[in-house]
Amino acid sequence: MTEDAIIEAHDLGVRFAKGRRRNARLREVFTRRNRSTTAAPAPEFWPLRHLSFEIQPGEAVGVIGSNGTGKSTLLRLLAGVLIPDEGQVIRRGRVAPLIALSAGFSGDLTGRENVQLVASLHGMDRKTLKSKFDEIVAFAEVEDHIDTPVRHYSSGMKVRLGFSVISQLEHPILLVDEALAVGDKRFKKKCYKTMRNLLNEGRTLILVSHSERDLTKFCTRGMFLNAGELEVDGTVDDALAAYQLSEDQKVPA
Ligand SMILES: Nc1ncnc2c1ncn2[C@@H]1O[C@H](COP(=O)(O)OP(=O)(O)OP(=O)(O)O)[C@@H](O)[C@H]1O
Repeated sequence: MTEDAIIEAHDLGVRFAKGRRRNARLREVFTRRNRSTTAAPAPEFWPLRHLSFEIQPGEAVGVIGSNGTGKSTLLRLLAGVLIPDEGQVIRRGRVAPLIALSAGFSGDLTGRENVQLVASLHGMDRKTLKSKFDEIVAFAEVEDHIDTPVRHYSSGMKVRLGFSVISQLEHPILLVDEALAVGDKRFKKKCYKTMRNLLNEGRTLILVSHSERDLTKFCTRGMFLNAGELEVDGTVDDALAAYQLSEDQKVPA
């Protein structure tokens, strides 16, 4: 164990029930309350288990693996929005989650209100938000719609605004889940530039991506997740090669 690691994962594991969302919506908790006592328990599985690693401040780690191997689950564990069933995550710094960017917005609130809500939920104080607000709106290119309810936004507008707010947080840990894959080419370029600036400032990045280009562009270390286990923790090239090999083995000759 290194004392100055910004993230430590110790024998991390999470268990889900098959075919059932673990985070049931509040309404479902009430409407299914009585039924659940009679229903047979759903079979459980471990999308991730026995994961241990350390990440040092300023590292840029790319997480790679095929669909359903637990990459997003790992990010949610690192973000602290999912509690592990086994093991422990230690974070020595706050997290700016560039994950499911538009999901945090409330459709009935305007863009302005959503920015205020999301920024304050992530601990940005009023004064800082006031000074950054115009920049956030301009970066997202939603100046003309900032007082329109977000339910009228296109998915691209929501993602742009989400990226714009979260990337203005001054938290040292950045979690990114394919956020860069959305949006048009021009916006993607702006996101790349922001990410590069944040990395140059010394932020720590954990990036989940299927894009070899993004992984090699930003990351200095690669983790290959296979069937819920950390199979390779090395260079980006090592992780990509192991991923490629496992994909090739799946294709019938
Ligand atoms: N809340 C949940 N409840 C139950 N099962 C879940 C939940 N979230 C994810 N899963 C399941 O856990 C496994 C890992 O999912 P996860 O989204 O972490 O994979 P991933 O590697 O990010 O996949 P992709 O590349 O397709 O985004 C999958 O089988 C998924 O269906």
